[in-house]
Amino acid sequence: MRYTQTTFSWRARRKSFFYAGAGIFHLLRTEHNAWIHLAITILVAGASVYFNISQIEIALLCFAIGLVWIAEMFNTCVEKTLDFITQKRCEEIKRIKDMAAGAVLIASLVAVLIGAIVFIPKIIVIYGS
Ligand SMILES: Nc1ncnc2c1ncn2[C@@H]1O[C@H](COP(=O)(O)OP(=O)(O)OP(=O)(O)O)[C@@H](O)[C@H]1O
Repeated sequence: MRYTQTTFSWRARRKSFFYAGAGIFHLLRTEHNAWIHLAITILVAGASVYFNISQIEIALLCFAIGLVWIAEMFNTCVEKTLDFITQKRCEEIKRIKDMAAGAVLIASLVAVLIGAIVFIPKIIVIYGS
């Protein structure tokens, strides 16, 4: 079976989107961390409506949320690839997995910082007095 295609085809492009969607759906179905990201994403969307935030703030939050989702997906891919290659415990695999998890942590910290910059002033204005 051939996996590479030389001629452009809309059908093949549409299928690629479907495969990507299936990948996201699989992550949502199987990864507990993704459930937490989804809950926080819904919470942030709700807070954005409630506090009536500006367009630039929406853009910043979309960037932050997207960053966390992308980091989580790549982290899961790294973990699953390594587990597929070997189930053996080894120090090098631990280092690689911990670095990939570190990328999620960095993305999450950036997202928390952006969320704090956007929402804390609004919370103070509404509930501070
Ligand atoms: N094959 C392995 N060899 C050595 N260390 C491993 C291996 N697999 C996982 N580890 C390490 O064991 C610790 C726990 O890993 P594990 O994947 O169970 O937890 P986790 O990072 O919380 O994963 P999850 O995202 O699935 O909740 C991590 O430090 C990880 O790097």
